[in-house]
Amino acid sequence: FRLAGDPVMNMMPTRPRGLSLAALSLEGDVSTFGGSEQDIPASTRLQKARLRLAEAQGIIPAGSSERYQTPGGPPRTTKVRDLTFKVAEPEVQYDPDEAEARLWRQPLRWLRRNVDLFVPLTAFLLRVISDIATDQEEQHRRKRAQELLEIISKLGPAVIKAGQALSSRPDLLPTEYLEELQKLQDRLPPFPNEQAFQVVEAELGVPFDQVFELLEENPIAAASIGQVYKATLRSTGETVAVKVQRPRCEEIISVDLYVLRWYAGLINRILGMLQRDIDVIAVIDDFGELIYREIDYTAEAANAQRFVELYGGLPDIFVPRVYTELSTRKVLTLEWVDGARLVDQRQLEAYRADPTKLVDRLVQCSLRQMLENGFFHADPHAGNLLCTPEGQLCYLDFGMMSYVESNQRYGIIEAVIHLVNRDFTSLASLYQRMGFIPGDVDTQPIIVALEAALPEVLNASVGELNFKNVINKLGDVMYKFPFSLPPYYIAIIRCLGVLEGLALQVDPNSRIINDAYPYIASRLLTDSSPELQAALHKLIFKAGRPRWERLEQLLEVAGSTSDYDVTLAMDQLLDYTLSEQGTEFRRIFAAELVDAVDQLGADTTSYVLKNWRSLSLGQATAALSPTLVALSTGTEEDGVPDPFELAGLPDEDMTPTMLAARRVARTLALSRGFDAERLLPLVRRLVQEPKAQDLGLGIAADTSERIVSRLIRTIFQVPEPV
Ligand SMILES: Nc1ncnc2c1ncn2[C@@H]1O[C@H](COP(=O)(O)OP(=O)(O)OP(=O)(O)O)[C@@H](O)[C@H]1O
Repeated sequence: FRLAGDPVMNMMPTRPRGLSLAALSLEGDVSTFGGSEQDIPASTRLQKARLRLAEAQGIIPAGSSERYQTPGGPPRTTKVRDLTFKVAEPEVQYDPDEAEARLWRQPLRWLRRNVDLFVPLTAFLLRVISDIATDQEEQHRRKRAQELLEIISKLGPAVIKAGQALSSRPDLLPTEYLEELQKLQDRLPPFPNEQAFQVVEAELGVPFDQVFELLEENPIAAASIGQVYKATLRSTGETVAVKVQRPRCEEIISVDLYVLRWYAGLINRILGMLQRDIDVIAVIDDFGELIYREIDYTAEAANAQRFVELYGGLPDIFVPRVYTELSTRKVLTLEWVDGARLVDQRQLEAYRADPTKLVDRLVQCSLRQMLENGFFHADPHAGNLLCTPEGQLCYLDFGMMSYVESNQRYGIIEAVIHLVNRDFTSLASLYQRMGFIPGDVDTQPIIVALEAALPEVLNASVGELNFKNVINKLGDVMYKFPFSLPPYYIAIIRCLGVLEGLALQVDPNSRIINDAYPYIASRLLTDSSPELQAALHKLIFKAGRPRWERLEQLLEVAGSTSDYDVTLAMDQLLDYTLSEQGTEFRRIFAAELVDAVDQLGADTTSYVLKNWRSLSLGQATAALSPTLVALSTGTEEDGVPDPFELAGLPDEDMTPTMLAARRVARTLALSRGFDAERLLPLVRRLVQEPKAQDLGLGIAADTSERIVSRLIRTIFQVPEPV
C-alpha cells in the first residue's frame, strides 16, 4: 500500500474504502501532478479525476478540473498556475463585535487581563527608559531582550504571536531583540501531559492511550498555540506527530484581542489628534483574523492538503500527510518526518545535504507559491522546515497560509520590473491601480520620493540587492505618503523577510534577490499573460528599438533557473517581433541587415541577393536550421559555434544590431535545456508567418536596389556617396 502521500487520499476528509482501491490501482502515476517528470496522457486523466473529486468535496472551486490541461510537449510545460487554492477558512471566525458584546459584561476577566499584560510590560519599559537615561541601553540590550522574551512567553498565545510578528520587523527593533524574540517560535514551557491527553480525549472521543502510544514521554516541541508529541498509531504502527492545542487557547486569545483592541482605540484617538491617519484597530483586527485561522487545526489540515496537492509533486519538496480522521479543531495528526533543521550544520553534513542548495530550493519554491499559484506558506522560518535524510525540503506548520489573486501576482512581478527599470512613474501608477494609493492622490510627489529613496541601488547590479534594504527604503516612502497595504502584500513582505533571515542564517553570503531575479526573468520571458508581455516589452524595447544589453542580461539570468524553457522564451520574443508593436523593430532590423549586406563583397552580395530573392525570411531561416542544430552539438571552444561565422559573415561587416543579435543567439544557445530540435516548430512558424515573409521580401527588394546602384556606380566609375 502506498496510500500515504497520495494527494487524493490527502484531500479526503474521510477515506471511503472504494476510493482507496481506486487510488491503489492507479498507483505509480501519483507523483505526476505539478509538472514532474513522467507526464503522460493517463496521468492527465487521472489528475482531472482527482480534481473533480476535490471539486465535489468543495476543496477547490468548481470548474478547476476543466481548466487543468497538460499541453503537448515536454512535461515541464504543465501548468498548475490556473488552479485556485484559497486559504481554508476556520469554522469559527474572528468577530470583534461579537467578542465585544460578550466580553464587556465580564469586566473581571478583562480587567484582570489588563493587569496581567500591562504590569510586566510597563515595568520592563521603565527599566529600558532608565537604561537610556543612564546611558547604559546598549550595554544592557541583550539582557533586556532576554527579559522581554521571558515576559512575552508568559503572556499567552496572542501576545506571543504579536512578539513573533515583531521578530521579523528589523525596521522596528534592534538585532538583539530580533534574535531573542525569534526564539519565541520554538521554545516555550510545555503544559502537562495530563491536560494534553484530556484535550485529545475530548476532541477524538477516545482516550489518548487507545489511539496513540508515545515514543517520547515529553512533547518534542512546545509552541505558542500547541505542543507536539511523537507517537505511533496503535492501529497501524505508523509514526505520527500529534499536535495538541493549549487548553482554553481560544478563550484566552479572544480576551487578549479585546484588551488590545481597546488600547488600539485609545491609540487611534491620540493619533487622530496628531493628525496621523493610521488605524491601529484595523491592524489588531487583521491580526485577530490570522490568529483565529491558526488556532483552528481543521483549517490547518485543509491547508496542508491543498499545499501537498499543489507543491507535493515538485521535485525535492516533501509535505507530511495529514491523518484527517485523527484531526479536529484542537488536535492535528500528521505523518512523522525525520529530518534536520536547515540551521543544524552537523546533521545536514550527516545527510550530505548542501545548505546553499536547500536555501535556493526554498526560495524557488516560495516564489512559485507566491507568484504562480498564489497559495503560499507565509511563515517559512527555521522551525517550520526540515531537510529529510533523502535531502528533500520538508514544509511543516500550515497555520499561516496566505493567498494572492492572479492580477495581484502579475502586479508584484510588474513592480519588480519597474523597480529594476527605475521606472517610478509606472511603479506609482501600478501602486494606484493595485489600490495601495487612493485614486485621487497626486502621484508626482511620490514618484520624486521614490526616485530619491532608491537612487543607484537598483541599477544594473540587481544581484547585489538586499531585500531588507529595498523594503526599508520603499517602507520610508510608504510611511510618508497615504499608502495602505493589503494583507496579502504584508504577508509577502513578511514571508520574504523571514526567508532572507533564514537564508542568511544558513549561508551568510546568500542573497535572496540574487536567487529570485532569475525566476522573475524566466517568468517574463515565458509567460504569455498580457500583463507580463507588456512588462517585457517595456523592459527590452524603447520606442521600438531593442535594448540589447537588457535582453541579453535577461536571457542570461533566466537561463540559470531550473525550469526555464528557452524555446518558450524564443517563441515569445518571436511573437513580439511579428506583432503590430514589433513593426518598428522589424523595420530597424531589416534596414540594418540591408546595410550589412551592402557592405559585403559583390560575390557574396549576389549570392545573398539570389537567395533573398527566391526565399522568404522564414524559408531562409529554415535553410539555416542545420546551423541551429549544430549550435546545440557544440564543436567550438565554448561549445557553441558561431552561426554568423558559419554563414561567412565577417565581424567587421556586421552592424551593432547584428553583433548584439549574435550575442543574444549565443546566450540562447548556451541556456540550460536548449534543444535545437525544439526550434523546428518555430522555424515552421516563421515560414508560414506572412509578416516574416514580408520582412524577407522587404530586405530582398532593398538589397537589390542597393546592389543595382552599386553596379551602376562601379560601371560608370561614379564615386561612393558620402
Ligand atoms: N510532522 C512532523 N514531523 C516531525 N516533527 C514535527 C512535525 N510537525 C511538527 N514537528 C515539530 O514540532 C515543532 C512545532 O510544530 P508546528 O510548527 O507545527 O507547531 P506550531 O504550534 O504551529 O508552532 P509555531 O507556533 O512555532 O508556528 C516543529 O518545529 C517541529 O520540530
